[in-house]
Amino acid sequence: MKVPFTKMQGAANDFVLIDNRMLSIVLTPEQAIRICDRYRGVGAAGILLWEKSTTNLADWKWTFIQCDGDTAAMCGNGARCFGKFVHTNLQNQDDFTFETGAGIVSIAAAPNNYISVTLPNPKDVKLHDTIALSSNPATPVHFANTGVPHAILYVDDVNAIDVVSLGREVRYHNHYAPHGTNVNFVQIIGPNQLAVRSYERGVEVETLACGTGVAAAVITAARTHQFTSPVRVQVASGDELEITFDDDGTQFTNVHLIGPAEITFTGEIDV
Ligand SMILES: N[C@H](CCC[C@H](N)C(=O)O)C(=O)O
Repeated sequence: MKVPFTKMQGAANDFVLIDNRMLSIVLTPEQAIRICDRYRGVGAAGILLWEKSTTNLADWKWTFIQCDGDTAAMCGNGARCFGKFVHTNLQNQDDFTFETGAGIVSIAAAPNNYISVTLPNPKDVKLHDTIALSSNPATPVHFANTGVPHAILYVDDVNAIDVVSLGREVRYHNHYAPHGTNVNFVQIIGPNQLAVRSYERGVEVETLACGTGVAAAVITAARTHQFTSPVRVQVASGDELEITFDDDGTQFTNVHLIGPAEITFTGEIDV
């Protein structure tokens, strides 16, 4: 069957979007891997399927499949692309909610054509932990789940880090077994300003941006470096993402990820 798709990117984290409201496509892992393959397919970090909600608590639902063929609970940059995709198809849908594996997420239009995603409230926050890495038997690390799990390592210079080899060592560390973790290297570049490079689970390389990773970095910076909302974050693509949040000193709520989302091209795939 020929299926229309839209290729999108948010801060150069890229996705294939499919309107699956009527089609009811169920992609096998092999099909998803092939579609995401940058040489044999469309090429993307993952696939986002727009589906009907299964509850009356949300407007829509998505299925998010990463380029390794597995589903993941949440994706911040993908959520902004999803927001733009739904709005492009249904002009009245500027603001809406959708079901994800990490709960109901909401989308809102933001200034400059940007899109704001309200991420799930951070959970499992663990500060000042240590793990044994080959470079340092007691490497300081923080952790937060902002929809998906994120390890946070503060470094002096993100550009001096071998993100793939160090990231992979943390991602597969038995400290985070069995599900593993995404890994973010974080540099303080000014008051309420960070630079972040991310190794992503499921993609298994450095991606050019990771929205939930940026949010996890920011909330750890709120505790460890007295950061306050709003925080601006430079990512590997050169784009800047903004995080706003409420913080009562114990709990973070209303964590918003704000940034661009763009359609790059459309086409058809055989499914
Ligand atoms: N790129 C995503 C995260 C995808 C999640 C995934 N890599 C995992 O947890 O397995 C983001 O912008 O938030």
